[in-house]
Amino acid sequence: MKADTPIFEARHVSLRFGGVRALTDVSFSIDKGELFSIIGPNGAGKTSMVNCISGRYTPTEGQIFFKGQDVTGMTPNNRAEIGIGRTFQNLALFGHMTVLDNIMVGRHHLLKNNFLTGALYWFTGARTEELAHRREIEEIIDFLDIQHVRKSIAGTLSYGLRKRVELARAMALKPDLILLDEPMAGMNLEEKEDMARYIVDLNEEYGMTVVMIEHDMGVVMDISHRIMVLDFGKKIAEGYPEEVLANAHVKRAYLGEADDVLSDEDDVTVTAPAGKVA
Ligand SMILES: Nc1ncnc2c1ncn2[C@@H]1O[C@H](COP(=O)(O)OP(=O)(O)OP(=O)(O)O)[C@@H](O)[C@H]1O
Repeated sequence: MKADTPIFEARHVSLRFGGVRALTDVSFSIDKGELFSIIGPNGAGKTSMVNCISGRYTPTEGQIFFKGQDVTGMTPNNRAEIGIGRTFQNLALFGHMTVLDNIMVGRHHLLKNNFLTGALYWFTGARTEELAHRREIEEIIDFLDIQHVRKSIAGTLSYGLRKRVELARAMALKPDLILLDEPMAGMNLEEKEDMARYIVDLNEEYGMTVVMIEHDMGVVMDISHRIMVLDFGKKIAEGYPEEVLANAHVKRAYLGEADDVLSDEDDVTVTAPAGKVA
């Protein structure tokens, strides 16, 4: 990958479900190290776009590039192997398993040793590899302050903690790009503040590029480097937080101002609505 190649690029992506146009001709790119948010009212196409990035959906038209490679037809598992990780809007943890086991799930693709070399555990690199592997997991557990629940059954934890465990599991796959689907949904203010700090830190300390869908505009404006706004499946704005906040199309889509009240030249300041906007 050339130094100036964006880590991710969507080119003219459209997605249809029968007669429903979930996405129409959406193009954008993300540079390595960015914290990029996708916002928009309910049904705008945010989750559809994230699913096109993760490989869960294949665009009806257009292409998806990751690290300069065309991954449009690639499965989610193969995308995970080349560095695309994700969390889900609704929790997807194994409720009956411990926190630690939940975090370990899916890590096998990072292990070089297979079951044959595993049989020679003490004589091959398998043991060293497993120790390194556990050290990495413990680092993530420390980073997210979930040491005290590492042996707890995931289903018994508070919602905020479960969201953190889900983030730990996604981080454990060591993705270069991590997709966060409504990481603050259902959280109280304190939990949101904690989560926002973890997201900023995983971006800065772990160097992960972040793509986030989030309805809490306060958080989005606070922590995003750049923002793309979707409305009815189309991109209506993209830019730095202050640009997006001042964009008349965005105000209209979110706040429903009449066209004659605002024009693109208006410099009316809009206070970011608190909580879920749509
Ligand atoms: N699997 C599907 N089958 C049919 N229609 C779908 C499917 N997934 C999404 N859609 C439709 O595509 C459009 C975009 O939905 P999407 O879930 O991507 O929006 P969203 O911005 O994530 O919404 P929300 O904020 O409510 O999660 C909607 O009209 C939705 O009903």
